[in-house]
Amino acid sequence: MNANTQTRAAPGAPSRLSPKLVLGVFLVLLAAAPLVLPEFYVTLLNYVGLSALVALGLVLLTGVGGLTSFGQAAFVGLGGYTTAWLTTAQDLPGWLAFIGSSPWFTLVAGLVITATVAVILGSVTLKLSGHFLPLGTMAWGISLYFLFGNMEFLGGHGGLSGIPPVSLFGYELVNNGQFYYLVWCFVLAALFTTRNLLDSREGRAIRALKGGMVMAESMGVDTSRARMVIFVIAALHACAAGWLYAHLQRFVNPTPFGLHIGIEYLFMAVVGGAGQVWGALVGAGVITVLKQWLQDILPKVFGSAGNFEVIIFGVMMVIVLQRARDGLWPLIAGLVPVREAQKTIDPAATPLVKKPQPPMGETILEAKDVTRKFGGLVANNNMSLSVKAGEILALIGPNGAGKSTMFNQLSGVDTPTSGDVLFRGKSVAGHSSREIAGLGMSRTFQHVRLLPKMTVLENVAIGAHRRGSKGVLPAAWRLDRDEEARLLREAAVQVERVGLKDFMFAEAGSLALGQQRILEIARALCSDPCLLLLDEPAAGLRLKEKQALAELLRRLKSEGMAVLIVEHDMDFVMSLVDRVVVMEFGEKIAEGLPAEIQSNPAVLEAYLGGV
Ligand SMILES: Nc1ncnc2c1ncn2[C@@H]1O[C@H](COP(=O)(O)OP(=O)(O)OP(=O)(O)O)[C@@H](O)[C@H]1O
Repeated sequence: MNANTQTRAAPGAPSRLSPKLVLGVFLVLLAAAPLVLPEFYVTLLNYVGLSALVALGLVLLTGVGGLTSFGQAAFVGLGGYTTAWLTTAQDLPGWLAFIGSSPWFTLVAGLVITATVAVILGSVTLKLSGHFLPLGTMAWGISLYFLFGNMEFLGGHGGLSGIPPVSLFGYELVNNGQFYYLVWCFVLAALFTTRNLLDSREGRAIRALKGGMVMAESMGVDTSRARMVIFVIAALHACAAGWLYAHLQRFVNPTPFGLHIGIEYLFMAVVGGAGQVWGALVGAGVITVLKQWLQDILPKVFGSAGNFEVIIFGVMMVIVLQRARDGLWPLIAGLVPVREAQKTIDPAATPLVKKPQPPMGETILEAKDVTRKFGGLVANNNMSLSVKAGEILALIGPNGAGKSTMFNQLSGVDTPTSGDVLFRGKSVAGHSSREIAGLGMSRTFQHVRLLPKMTVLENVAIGAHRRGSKGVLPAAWRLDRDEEARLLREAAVQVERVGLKDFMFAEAGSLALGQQRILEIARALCSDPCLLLLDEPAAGLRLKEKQALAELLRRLKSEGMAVLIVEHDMDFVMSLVDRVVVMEFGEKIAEGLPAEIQSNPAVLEAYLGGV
């Protein structure tokens, strides 16, 4: 890496405010609020804080991870009822009575119970895709609500009262002003840890979920685990809010834990801006304050009591979805010109360990009689091919010949109906793409699969996922910085290697299509592969970019990389590759050197149309 990329990206315009200054002002205002505001507003801010905790979980789950949940209120209920029951029940067995002796113990108990329930519910519902997942969350949201209302020991629909106050360092937090600081400490801790998590290896894996399972798994991300992680974290946020709620109200009943409140939490996340942690705060603030205000005003306007505010919320949601899909936060952020915090690349970070490359000429990949049938359609019929270290093989054929299907069989995205795929001598047919990625095969996609809002550097760093190991907790508390510096350094090296250095900190979505394809190659290289599968890498590239790409691939080949490319650009292919395999109607019709293929009558007839 040369000196120019060692430090920060270009700093923001000098007229912009420092993020630390803005955060400092926010914290001072937050701390001063209960000292200057009337009691009513302090109470309101307590409820804003509680809702923000739940909405923050939804930012992670829905906004970042793309998993919609209507059932978060039920997890709030779990937190609330756990502490309510344990701290008020009489005649509990000794160990339960011990837990119930302090709200702090019941908080831990609530978190453990919620995590357990979330894992059980998540293992059933998270497998669902599309609209089935939100429907699934509704189902268990309703079930838990009725469970709370029908359990006699939980007080039925009447609820439980007499919940003791929380004590902190010997002081009982009995009024709203005192409780305020506890609520907002929780909110700030949740904001801090969520932001940290998103800015880490685990966070990139979570964000990769939105790029599609196939891409994420091909980059070595365990998508089932990532989905479960955000589901449990969101549930724990909700549980903590429930615990706070119970000790603030000193009373619980099922009403605030029903499905309609779950929908309201989702409202908050979407209205505030589900993709941003600060969006949760904005959404919770806007909806809570508006609800209070509308509940006061609307009955007077309509002349009768009723939940008229829900109608306004519905209209508001439609307007936000139409006019401001990213929610209110980007609009608010636009009013305060804060300098963007830039990532730093530490050139002194220890380079990541590289796998030893196989010796030149070793057979890296071998497909043996691979057949893939889709019902009556045979997309690949007894396809065999092999690629060696230090060799570039092209797989060509007219549209619909079966090339992408073959790529999917080789990379573990799909399983052959019959035949075998050997990677470095080991059978990998039927293995997951994640596992195969770990062995040293990496790929790009015919239809580019990037995270457009993330920088080029971060997109490339997703490729290094399996080369790091730090999990959620170290990431949340910033104990992963050494490893993160190493991962980012590696990503920067790969960005430079493919010639995208000038775009290191640009949003991936702002790049031209050709550059996005190159970015995918950098991401694939970041996983330290010995075989690259490139699906139409030259599509959309200008002549100069194609020349640069060919130069890069030649360099990789000279370093011992095995490369298999699917490509329609014949000039590009014929001047670059060592051998060519030609497919038509799912079968191999020719194999040989480019010059042989160019003069092969069967190929000319079937594919090149006699050119
Ligand atoms: N999941 C699937 N289910 C049913 N048919 C499929 C599936 N995937 C591919 N096919 C069919 O298999 C055949 C081969 O498709 P494939 O995408 O592999 O061709 P290709 O050579 O990559 O084409 P192109 O160059 O246009 O990308 C096509 O007829 C396609 O419709």
